[in-house]
Amino acid sequence: MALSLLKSFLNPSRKCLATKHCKTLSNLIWSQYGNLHNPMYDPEPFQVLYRVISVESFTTEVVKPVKQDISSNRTRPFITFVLGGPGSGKGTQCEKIVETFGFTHLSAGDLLRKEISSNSENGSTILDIIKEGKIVPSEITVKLIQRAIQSSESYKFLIDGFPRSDENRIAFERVIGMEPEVVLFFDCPEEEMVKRVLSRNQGRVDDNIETIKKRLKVFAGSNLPVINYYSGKGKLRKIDAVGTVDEIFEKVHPIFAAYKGAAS
Ligand SMILES: Nc1ncnc2c1ncn2[C@@H]1O[C@H](COP(=O)(O)OP(=O)(O)OP(=O)(O)O)[C@@H](O)[C@H]1O
Ligand SMILES: Nc1ccn([C@H]2C[C@H](O)[C@@H](COP(=O)(O)O)O2)c(=O)n1
Ligand SMILES: [Mg+2]
Repeated sequence: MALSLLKSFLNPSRKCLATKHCKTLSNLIWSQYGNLHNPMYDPEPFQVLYRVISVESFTTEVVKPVKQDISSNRTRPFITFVLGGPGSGKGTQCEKIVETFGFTHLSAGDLLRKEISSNSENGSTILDIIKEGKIVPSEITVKLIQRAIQSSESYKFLIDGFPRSDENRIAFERVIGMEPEVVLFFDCPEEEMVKRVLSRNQGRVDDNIETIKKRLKVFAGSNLPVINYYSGKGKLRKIDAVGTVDEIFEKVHPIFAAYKGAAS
């Protein structure tokens, strides 16, 4: 049913699709094609598809190649979740992965901090939760991630610091309709994480010893179950996060190099 609707949208006789169709098309693609073939093996077609999702209206010239790509089952974003305790080095390693493999880095914490600084309606709620080292309701965080993915032209994403809980994970699956290909877990002793966070000096409201202790408890209670979940699914890549930044990246590199088409 959804497929025939999608095909009718892609009918070459249409000159242009209205915004409402574009939105429906976007939702359809995300919900119906979440289990398509891995685009990292052939990244080009997805770029075409993604352009279609991200514009408000478009012509059939842009649409045509998408139909071919959908029928050949090669269209969906490549999602990597990047997990680890506070200060384990997630953001630092994400920067290196972006430089080397051209991923788009979406840090859930950064998206939430942007919401605070833009004085959005949820800003003060988010700030209070972050100060307490707790987890922001999934509907807020997933919406921010969804918006960031949909407004990007990229097809490969590092989602850093998410999912922080089973609730986060389930909300992502429900709203985005996809699962990650790979989940990185930076495994770092608490003592080292505390040392790194306390010397970070980025003016974060949660980089103080009281909040760090709470964040470590939340990590053990809520994030470890997510890590175990992905381990059970064979998607987890656990990395010993002790050592220099370059030494750790040497362990990260082969994970992405294994995907043909990732390095550019
Ligand atoms: N391998 C490393 N050795 C020493 N310091 C590091 C290493 N990796 C990162 N750092 C430093 O530790 C601090 C925390 O790193 P980073 O911000 O990448 O952690 P994070 O996992 O993203 O933390 P958070 O969850 O709090 O955002 C930063 O100041 C960073 O420069
Ligand atoms: N999925 C998430 C990610 C982050 N937060 C909040 C709570 C964290 O302590 C804070 C900072 O995140 P970080 O930059 O350390 O990844 O942001 C959340 O509630 N849910
Ligand atoms: Mg970070």
